[in-house]
Amino acid sequence: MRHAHRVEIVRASEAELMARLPEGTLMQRAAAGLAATCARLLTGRRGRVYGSRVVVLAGSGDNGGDALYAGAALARRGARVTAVLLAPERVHAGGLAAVRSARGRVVVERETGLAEFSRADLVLDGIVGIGGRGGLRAGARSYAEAARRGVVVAVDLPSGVDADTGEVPGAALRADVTVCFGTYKPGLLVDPGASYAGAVQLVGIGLELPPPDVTALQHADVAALLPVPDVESDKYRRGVVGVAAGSATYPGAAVLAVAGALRGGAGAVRYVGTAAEEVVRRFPETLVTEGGPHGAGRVQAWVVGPGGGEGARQTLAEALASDVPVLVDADGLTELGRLGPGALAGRTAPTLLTPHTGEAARLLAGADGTAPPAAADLAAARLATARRLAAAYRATVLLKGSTTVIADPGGAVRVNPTGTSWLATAGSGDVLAGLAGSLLAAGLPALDAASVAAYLHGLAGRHAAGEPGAPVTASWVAEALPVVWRGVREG
Ligand SMILES: NC(=O)C1=CN([C@@H]2O[C@H](COP(=O)(O)OP(=O)(O)OC[C@H]3O[C@@H](n4cnc5c(N)ncnc54)[C@H](OP(=O)(O)O)[C@@H]3O)[C@@H](O)[C@H]2O)[C@@H](O)CC1
Ligand SMILES: [K+]
Repeated sequence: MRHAHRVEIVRASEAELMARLPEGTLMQRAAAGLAATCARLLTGRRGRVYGSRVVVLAGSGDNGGDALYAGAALARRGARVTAVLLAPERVHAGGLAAVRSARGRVVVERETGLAEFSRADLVLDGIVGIGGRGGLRAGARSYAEAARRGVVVAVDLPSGVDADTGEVPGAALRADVTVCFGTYKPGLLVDPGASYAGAVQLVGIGLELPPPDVTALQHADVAALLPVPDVESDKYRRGVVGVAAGSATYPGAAVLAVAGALRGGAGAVRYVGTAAEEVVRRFPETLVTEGGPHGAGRVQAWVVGPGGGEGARQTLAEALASDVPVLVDADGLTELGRLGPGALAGRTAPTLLTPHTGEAARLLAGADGTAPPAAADLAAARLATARRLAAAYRATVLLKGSTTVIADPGGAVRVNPTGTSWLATAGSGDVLAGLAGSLLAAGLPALDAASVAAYLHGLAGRHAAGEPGAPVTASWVAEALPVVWRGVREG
């Protein structure tokens, strides 16, 4: 599991550790890890460190200090290092002295700096780290916009990315690799920030940290959570997931939600709705019941809303009246936005909401009676949006998008690392809803069901799209689920 901590927590842990160590120890640890990664990248690219061109962009804080010490280490191995000082009067003195004593070059003129930047084999972005506020300032911005030839390695965080939120309020440097210290920062795991970070490597510096603010599951975590039948299992013990989806206008949503549900680990899928004929034709293994969720027979979790059309309100009300977990998606969310959080007040079992940002805007408007916020603003502030919704509705929220974020009303937040933009395709959300509902029925808590579903769905999207990637359909994503499920279990 990847753990991320917000800046305030990192600072407190650093202060506590620094008080017990000789001055400069943490920066030396950070710089050594950073230099080792740079040396590996240069060796991979040019065969050796010796003779390579390295540019260090050094801002006015300790982030610049890390970069300068790492640059000095590379200079001692024969790299031709140029340190570009963005704020010469406030540069880290020790780091600068180290570069000078390793015979590195130091420049302060912007034009020279930009020319060096454009032809370097490797650039170290030490403009600003966790001390950054707002978008990059004028002097630094030109580096974000300049053409480049070599690898850009961000020190701790791509400059211009907000460490706590992943928001990018202005210009930011786009890195190929980010070397972060002590812990991941939430902004490295959540878009848009994550898309600036490239491959992220963690260098331990000995921090003792409290529980994380944000986590991201990895293969082993997901493998441990996947439901596996035992010899005693029958379909009811494995869980029956009820799918109330589809309408005369959207029968396909029912088929796709069932397609996801059949591959999510529940022992059976029970369908209620007007698309029974289409569902059974495609998946004869589906149990079909007349009427709505009320009186549909035994299920361990409901999925309501995909393609729900006109009947969505009644279906939602019947499912919410049950005492089993309920996943609300699509038209179900539109109805819930009209009803507001009060509609969930009487629930005794977990509720999982799976909005995209447009639906999230309507849910938020329903929660506080204001006009819906702009979906684009919510997309730029994904962590805050998911947290706000989870708190307002006292429900687990899976906010879909470039980085899917899952927030529990208790405060836990997970981000999904496996997405692909090819998944932005019609019906993809129906498959995800069915899959997550199936995992709920199999007994996973809502946070786990949602984050495992997002993980598998993202992997299935990548698998279906192939490498370097081609358009996928939601049906292919559903069909790829067993392959990625096996892949996760095999590690
Ligand atoms: N503490 C530790 O033990 C360890 C810390 N470590 C390292 O220290 C880093 C944190 O260092 P830090 O606290 O000095 O802040 P840092 O990120 O360099 O930025 C502050 C400077 O940037 C400026 N600035 C702000 N916003 C800006 C913008 N938008 N665009 C441009 N400039 C901007 C701001 O200027 P001011 O606002 O003061 O005018 C200020 O001068 C951390 O990320 C890690 O790399 C490691 O060595 C491990 C041990
Ligand atoms: K940086």
